[in-house]
Amino acid sequence: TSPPQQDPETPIARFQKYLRFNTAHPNPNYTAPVSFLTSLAQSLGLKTQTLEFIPNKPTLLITWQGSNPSLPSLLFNSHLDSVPAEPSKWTHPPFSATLTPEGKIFARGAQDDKCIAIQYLEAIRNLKARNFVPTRTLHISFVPDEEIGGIDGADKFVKSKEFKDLDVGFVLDEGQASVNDEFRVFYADRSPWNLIIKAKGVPGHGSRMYDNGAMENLMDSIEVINRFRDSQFDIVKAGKASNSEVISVNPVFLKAGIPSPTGFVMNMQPSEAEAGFDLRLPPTADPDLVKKRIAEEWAPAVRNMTYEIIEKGPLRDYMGRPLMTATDDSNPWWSVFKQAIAAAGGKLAKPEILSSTTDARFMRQLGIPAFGFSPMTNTPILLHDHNEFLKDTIFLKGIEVYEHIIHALSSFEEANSI
Ligand code: MET
Ligand SMILES: [Zn+2]
Ligand SMILES: [Zn+2]
Repeated sequence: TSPPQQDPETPIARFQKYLRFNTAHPNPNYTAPVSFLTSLAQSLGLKTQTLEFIPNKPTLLITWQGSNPSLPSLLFNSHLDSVPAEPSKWTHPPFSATLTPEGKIFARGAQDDKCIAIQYLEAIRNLKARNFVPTRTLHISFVPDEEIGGIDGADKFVKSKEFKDLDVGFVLDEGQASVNDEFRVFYADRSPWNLIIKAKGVPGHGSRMYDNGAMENLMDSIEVINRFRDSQFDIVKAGKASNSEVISVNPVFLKAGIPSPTGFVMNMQPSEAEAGFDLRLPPTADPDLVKKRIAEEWAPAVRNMTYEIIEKGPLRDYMGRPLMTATDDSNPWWSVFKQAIAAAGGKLAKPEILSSTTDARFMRQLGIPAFGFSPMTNTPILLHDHNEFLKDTIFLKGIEVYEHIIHALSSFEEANSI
């Protein structure tokens, strides 16, 4: 006997369908999910437009026209792509979107960030069913390549004429799950740098002890970097700052050794070795001081080290200010957002800096206020982890939360000039 068929015409079924597209890097399928979302939006009577700033990297833009299009619009963003998954380490295949009897939906992207994509559209569906008409226009963007830095995605989009023409006044983008019953909201991200350090050194017989080998030089650097990592982590452990308020530096690859058909040559010391690090800088950090530290302590030329820093996106806005959205009276959107969460029966945690990074930084760079928000309370934080899941009840509650948010933000008329 076959398992009972699920009704395909439910928000959960639509979420599962979206989760089943394999959008993992390095070869994300963008075509199929974009056509799925396009049909979904069109079935709701929304305008759709596919922009392609880079071939085969589509940005889908969906528009719900407001009754007063002269007001700056709202933009709700999400990314189409996902990080890879290791299927053998999962209890359910990562692109199966298996719904368990406890209501857990397992999929890569369930939290990051395919939930919000469908929730945006389901919220619009419900508001339309109640004949709600927004005053401000609401745009929804689905962008490619967020997980690899957004250079061919959100960065191109925000710098386009099409984006300028949207006259965006306020942005919502993805956030992160909350382990308790408070919704989390993020007013800034940490900025990512990729750091690659390379050591050169004296090659030689594997049996010899000598100074200035490439491995020794690299390992000395790793020790220095690790001490800095500990100093930052100690601040967090002592409760003096949160994870996202310090500089993180984590090794992500090591590359060295002389390959042989069976692995590595074991009796030769290599002349080159390298290591890669994921670095995240809070908006309060001074990037020049970090660069100085890298040059003088982490990869000094005196130890035969070279380095490369790949800055993944902006650190400052067009006025030279750190990329932070105000969460006080200077930002009228803040109180509207807060009230919407309260109207949805939700509690809001103290606004935070996100410890990871989102496309919102590209919008903040233009001076547009942007919050990170994914309505997932009482949910373990599983983004980029094995067995990522979201509970059906949490997903459905999120739709309701967005109904309140869209209702409040799109009806808000005072912030005319922003
Ligand atoms: C490297 S840009 C950001 C990619 C991803 N969202 C992360 O935080 O890791
Ligand atoms: Zn994400
Ligand atoms: Zn991610």
